[in-house]
Amino acid sequence: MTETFTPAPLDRDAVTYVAGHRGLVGSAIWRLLGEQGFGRLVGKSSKELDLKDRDATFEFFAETKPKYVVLAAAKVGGILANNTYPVDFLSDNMRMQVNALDAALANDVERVLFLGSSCIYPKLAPQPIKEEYLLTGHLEETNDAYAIAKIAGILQIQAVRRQYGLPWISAMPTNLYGPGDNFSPEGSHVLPALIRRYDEARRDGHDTVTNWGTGSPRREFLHVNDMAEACLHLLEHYDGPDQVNVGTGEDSTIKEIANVVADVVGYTGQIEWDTTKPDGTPQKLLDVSKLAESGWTAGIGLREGITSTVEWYREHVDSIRT
Ligand SMILES: NC(=O)C1=CN([C@@H]2O[C@H](COP(=O)(O)OP(=O)(O)OC[C@H]3O[C@@H](n4cnc5c(N)ncnc54)[C@H](OP(=O)(O)O)[C@@H]3O)[C@@H](O)[C@H]2O)C=CC1
Ligand SMILES: C[C@H]1O[C@H](OP(=O)(O)OP(=O)(O)OC[C@H]2O[C@@H](n3cnc4c(=O)[nH]c(N)nc43)[C@H](O)[C@@H]2O)[C@@H](O)[C@@H](O)C1=O
Repeated sequence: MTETFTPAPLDRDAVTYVAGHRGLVGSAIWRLLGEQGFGRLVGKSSKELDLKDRDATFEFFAETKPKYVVLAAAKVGGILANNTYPVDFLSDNMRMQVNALDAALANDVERVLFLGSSCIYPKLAPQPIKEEYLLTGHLEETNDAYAIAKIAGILQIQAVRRQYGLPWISAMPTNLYGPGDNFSPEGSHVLPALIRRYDEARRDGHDTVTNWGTGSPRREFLHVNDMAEACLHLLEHYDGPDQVNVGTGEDSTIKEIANVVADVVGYTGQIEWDTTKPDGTPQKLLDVSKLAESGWTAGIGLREGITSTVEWYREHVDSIRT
């Protein structure tokens, strides 16, 4: 990685704002930073601080004066939610990130980590997808609105670097999963959807489940605890304008993933496919060599990660987000 640097170690006693600290990614980062001795973590629920509210956001930054910010607050959803509510995914995300990044700049935040998503890359990008493929082709239609918001976020980080010389950075994770995920049948991503569908079918004795699409698209999945580790690693070791891909470097078809989930959950019935539901992009596999060269690779295997997520789901089934 050309822009690797050795910054001053992060100050564990500095105020660190994790935006979205109750979500899948934010909660994992919060846990990790806590374990790593960050003693002044700040988090606000969306009810306490709506980042779409510019005045409230500026007021919060002026009062709190964070030194570091991880921006893991966003409107997030699976393929159907993205396809059904493009206005919300564009407008809410643009407003949240512009407000948070403007307020961070106005309040001299030293380090910002902005989180985007692998859907920013062209729908038919060569695989595995390198960082430099950004803006080289058309986006996948089911999530173009969300992707444009995320691309604007990357550009804002780059613009702040260029205009103000601040060492702010962006990371682009692949599809994530793990404890604290959204298990809503309509709104979630595929892994939590499959875990819930198969576990309910097993529990209720159903002999058929129906998944979405054809099952042929290929996706790469990263456990959120690995994602949190990668975020801290980048904050400590990376300073460059290019977004950095975060993934495992391995992908599978949705059918293969569905079979692993069925096996782990103990579901033995039929699996059908509803091809009226969208497939999305045919393949999304990140080239993670930049991150690997900087010294970080994923540690949690897919089956191991799915197994612990199923355990988490069963323990929290009465309080999960639906
Ligand atoms: N999940 C995935 O597979 C992937 C996620 N990412 C990226 O990671 C980041 C986090 O995603 P993830 O953790 O999955 O999402 P979640 O939906 O799990 O969490 C989103 C968080 O954002 C907060 N939030 C939403 N709206 C607002 C608002 N108006 N004001 C303040 N906070 C708000 C929520 O707060 P509250 O709970 O209080 O409402 C919640 O904590 C996003 O940038 C996403 O693009 C990237 C690739 C894949
Ligand atoms: C992270 C990423 O997430 C989204 O893009 P996606 O990668 O297509 O993610 P997904 O997890 O929703 O679907 C993956 C595949 O799985 C199939 N599939 C089968 N059965 C279910 C199912 O029950 N639910 C869902 N959601 N998908 C299913 C589905 O048809 C598709 O082929 C965007 O929000 C995008 O903006 C983004 O950033």
